[in-house]
Amino acid sequence: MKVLVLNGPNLNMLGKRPKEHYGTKTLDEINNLIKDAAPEFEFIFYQSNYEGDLVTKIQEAVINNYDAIIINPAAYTHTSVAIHDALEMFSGIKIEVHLSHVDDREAFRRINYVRDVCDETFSGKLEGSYIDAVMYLKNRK
Ligand SMILES: O=C1C[C@@](O)(C(=O)O)C[C@@H](O)[C@@H]1O
Repeated sequence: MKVLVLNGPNLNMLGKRPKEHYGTKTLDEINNLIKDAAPEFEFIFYQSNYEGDLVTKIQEAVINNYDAIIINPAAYTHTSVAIHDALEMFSGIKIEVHLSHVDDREAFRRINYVRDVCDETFSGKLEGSYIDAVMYLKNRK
């Protein structure tokens, strides 16, 4: 299974962000946990602070027929029609992930442009949300 793991703005700074929401692990540490959870999968890891870069990566997943996308769009979750539209094109499995409980925080974080084009959401379990996404893929395989 070929899986794109896409992370949006400021997630390259994990380890320095508020620990009560995002925990203490760096993005590299989380990516290693993901690899360890499913050594049989082929993961493509990508992080960007730019909306268009994330859209381009999703388009690559469409063109190259990847099997799944695990995406934490970070702040773009709450603003990006472009990421919504790109995900809509992808016919594989799409999983939205958040470290924090996005629905239990500020009202603006309850605005969500990606959920309705994803198959499943895991949030509020820190790095465990990503691992839950990998387990979901293992069970669907
Ligand atoms: O940067 C982020 C990270 C986040 O997606 C999370 O993983 O909890 C939640 C978003 O609201 C926030 O902008």
